Amino acid sequence: MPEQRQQSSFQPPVFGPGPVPGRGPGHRFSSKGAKPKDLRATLKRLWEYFKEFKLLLLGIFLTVTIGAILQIISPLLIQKAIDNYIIPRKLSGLYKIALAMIGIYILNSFFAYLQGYGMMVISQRAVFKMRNDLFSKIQRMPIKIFDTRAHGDLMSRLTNDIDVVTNTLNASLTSIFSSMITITGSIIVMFILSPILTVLTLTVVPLMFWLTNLIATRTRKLFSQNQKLLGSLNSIIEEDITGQKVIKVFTREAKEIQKFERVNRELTQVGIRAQIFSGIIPPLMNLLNNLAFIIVAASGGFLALKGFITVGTIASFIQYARQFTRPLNELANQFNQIQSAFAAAERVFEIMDEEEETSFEDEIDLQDIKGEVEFKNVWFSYTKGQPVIKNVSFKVKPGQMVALVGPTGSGKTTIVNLLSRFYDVDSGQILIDGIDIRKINRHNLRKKLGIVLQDTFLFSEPVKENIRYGKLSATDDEVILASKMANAHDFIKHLPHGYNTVLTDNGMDLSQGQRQLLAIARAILSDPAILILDEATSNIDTRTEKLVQSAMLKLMQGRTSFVIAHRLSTIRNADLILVIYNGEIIEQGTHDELLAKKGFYYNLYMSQFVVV
Ligand SMILES: Nc1ncnc2c1ncn2[C@@H]1O[C@H](COP(=O)(O)OP(=O)(O)OP(=O)(O)O)[C@@H](O)[C@H]1O
Repeated sequence: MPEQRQQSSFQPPVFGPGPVPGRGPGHRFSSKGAKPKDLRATLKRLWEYFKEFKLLLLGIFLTVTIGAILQIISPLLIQKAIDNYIIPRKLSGLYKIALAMIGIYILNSFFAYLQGYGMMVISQRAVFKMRNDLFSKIQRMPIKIFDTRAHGDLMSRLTNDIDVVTNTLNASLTSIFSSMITITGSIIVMFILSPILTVLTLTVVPLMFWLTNLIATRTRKLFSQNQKLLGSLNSIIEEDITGQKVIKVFTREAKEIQKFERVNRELTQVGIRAQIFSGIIPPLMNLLNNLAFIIVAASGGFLALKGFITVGTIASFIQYARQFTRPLNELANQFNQIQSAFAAAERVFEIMDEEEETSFEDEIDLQDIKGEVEFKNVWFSYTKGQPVIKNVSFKVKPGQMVALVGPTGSGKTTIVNLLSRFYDVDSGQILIDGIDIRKINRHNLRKKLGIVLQDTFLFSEPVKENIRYGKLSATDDEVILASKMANAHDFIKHLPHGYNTVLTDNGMDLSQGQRQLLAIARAILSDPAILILDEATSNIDTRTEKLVQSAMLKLMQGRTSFVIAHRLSTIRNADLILVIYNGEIIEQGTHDELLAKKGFYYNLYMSQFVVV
């Protein structure tokens, strides 16, 4: 039966590094250059994070207002100094004005320091809360969200996006507010001093807006292209680090370098162009400022000669013209940044709005359970309309061992996913001791389950803490006892620091068999009533395989166990074999019963038997 052999689960290992984090739809690394979709709603939600600091914010804005008013007043003092004291040569009054101006400048610097300090405290606290909220939200999200969202994208929202929000708000909020007051105040005072000069000074403003807009449109495009390319570069780096083994085995290093170089070169070119364009703005603004200066000086001089205004008014006007164009430039610059910050905030809130694992008030907490498991006409689909589990029914008595057998992609993992309530059934029921698992509190249910996967996840923590993960209150002695039962004690003893050896990224410095032994020790410690085991297919030497197998047998004793089975010995010993094909149970029974049937299982067994 060549066809079935090919599909059989008794298969050689598939070489590969496992799922690549960061794959999938919506892979974005930064939100710069993006526009917010619903500004009002985002503002409202952002306010939730800042509102507890409203008194502090009020204080900050008060100092900003006072600072801006002082800024508006100071050119008037210059006018007064020239007209009332310098021209009539009254030195004593000049000193007073000089002192007042020094006072204003010192006070302004002090206010600027206070504002910076206050905003820093507020934004750091807000980011702390936002990060915590997002992280705990991620813990509450159902597995299906992680299936559909790229891991890199989720990580980027937790780090980059939150940083963009707070950094920008920290830097821009006070500056925008102060710019607005300064601009309005300056225009008002300018009008009072000389309407004609004001109108003349303002003639540069449309020119300024037009030119800035012209350049900003170009640079915005270039910057967003830049961010996109940076995203591509990041994803190449991420994939290449995760997929190093595949790259090395297929000796595709040169190809990868070439791919990287291409994107890197493009990024550099776009980066240079973006910087060149945006670099035009400051000198251009300087030019326009000077133009305003010339206009004020020339026409002011003319008006003064004609006796319409005083020399002091010209001097203060020049100051106002400066004072008024600078915040205008700042506002233009900050507009883009603020937009990115709101877009980043929206990306954060989008995750916060994701659905959560639901729980109900009348949920049951299971105490001691016997471990009877029943699937009743269970249907399930990951994608609507495409069922992967079709009308599955079976019953397992407490303490029995069930082997799930079937070709790859037939639905074995999905069945155990449903039992763990990583996903809920579309229709039908899963019962534990006669109770529908949807009525059982999810945490409580999962506490009764022990899961040992082929490739278990280990944290970058000491070995003993990784085992203790199964029961946080376990003593060191209990950890060692569990390790001994799991046949893991011997290899742990020989690690550089024994039980205190800190594992590297996902325990990559251990063999797959050793990782599995740790997972078994962890499960032994958690003492679950129902076990879910995924037998290793590969990468385990015969000696370790024997250790794993005997540890698994010990673990299974007295517990209802579901084994995604790859070994004939396990399958033969199973109390019940479920043969799954295309989401359906096509045969069930014991090894002998199924062999006698001479059906699918018989053929699967024979093809395996022939090869072995
Ligand atoms: N998260 C998911 N989203 C959408 N479809 C999925 C998801 N996980 C699995 N599937 C699909 O569901 C079907 C059953 O997959 P499942 O992982 O249960 O098979 P399996 O029998 O455990 O396979 P294997 O022996 O290769 O581990 C497959 O067609 C698979 O493509």
